[in-house]
Amino acid sequence: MSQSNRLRIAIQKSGRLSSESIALLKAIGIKLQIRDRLLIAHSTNQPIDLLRVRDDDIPGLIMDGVVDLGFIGENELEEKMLERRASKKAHEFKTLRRLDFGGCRLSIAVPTEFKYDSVASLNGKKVATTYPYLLERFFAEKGISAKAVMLTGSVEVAPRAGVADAICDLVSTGATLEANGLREEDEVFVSKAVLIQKSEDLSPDKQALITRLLPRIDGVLQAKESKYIMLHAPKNYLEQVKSLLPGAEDPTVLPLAGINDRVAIHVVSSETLFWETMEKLKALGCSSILVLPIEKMMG
Ligand SMILES: Nc1ncnc2c1ncn2[C@@H]1O[C@H](COP(=O)(O)OP(=O)(O)OP(=O)(O)O)[C@@H](O)[C@H]1O
Ligand SMILES: O=P(O)(O)OC[C@H]1O[C@H](OP(=O)(O)OP(=O)(O)O)[C@H](O)[C@@H]1O
Ligand SMILES: [Mg+2]
Repeated sequence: MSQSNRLRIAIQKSGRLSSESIALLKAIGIKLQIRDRLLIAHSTNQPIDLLRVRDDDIPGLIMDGVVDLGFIGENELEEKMLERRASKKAHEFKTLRRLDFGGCRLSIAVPTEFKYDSVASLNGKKVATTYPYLLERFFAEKGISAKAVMLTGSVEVAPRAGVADAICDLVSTGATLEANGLREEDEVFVSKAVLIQKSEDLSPDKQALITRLLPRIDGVLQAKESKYIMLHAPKNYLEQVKSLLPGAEDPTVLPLAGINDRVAIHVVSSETLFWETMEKLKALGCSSILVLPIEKMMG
């Protein structure tokens, strides 16, 4: 591929999505050298360039066709899509994969002393948010007439600062809300990080590269959810043991050298093995129970 035909991927420069986006690219075999001050990183083993930008800019870069792929939170993506649609700008994109990081929710929260029965309690109130389009869509769906006040950061201080009566912001553990004397009430949007592609067709070379990388992403995601379980079990209790192993339709059963009444069982499980199940296996006479992480998988 020529230099101009290198696949361009936008990732957040620094923030909640950066390290996991880079980790995923590395896990699928893309060699990268990220230097903090460099905003473009070239892969040394694939025709891929990374553009390191603010996450707010990623949806627009994709929708304007400036980059080919991007890692972005669905909250930011949907907000920018609504905003661009309203101002009649290009707002198309393709979602390639929903990923396993950046999980959060956009929620309405009120000061602890605020009497909130339902979202109707916000009628006539001001709500501070970085996501006015998502919030206004939610209000329209619920038939609420409240005003969204746009703030680009520190949304949690808005009620105390007298800027708004309530807020609508991202929540994960709830610690930030609690620290600011706020109570979560209604969920407006649930989000995860996604990998998106621009909607125009790519060159056959670029498309072929993406088609080769997507099964690797699936393999990494699947491997993270799976465990390799090994144990020794008494032959007499084989069926009981199998029924205790989660998601284990086809375990491999192997003989143990010099031991006739016991076998080794190996199984790839889509779930982890909980301590309670391990205790039950032990009670059935199982031993050497090992639960191992899996690095990569391919069907
Ligand atoms: N507490 C959280 N837990 C998990 N994911 C989160 C959390 N907060 C935000 N996210 C997700 O990560 C994305 C980026 O969040 P971050 O706080 O790093 O953005 P930012 O401050 O807008 O950064 P930037 O400087 O790039 O504009 C959010 O849009 C959301 O999808
Ligand atoms: O429910 P919690 O687990 O407390 O997380 C929620 C906080 O996380 C995000 O901010 P972040 O920490 O990324 O900082 P930022 O506001 O500077 O972007 C978000 O904007 C909330 O403020
Ligand atoms: Mg941002």
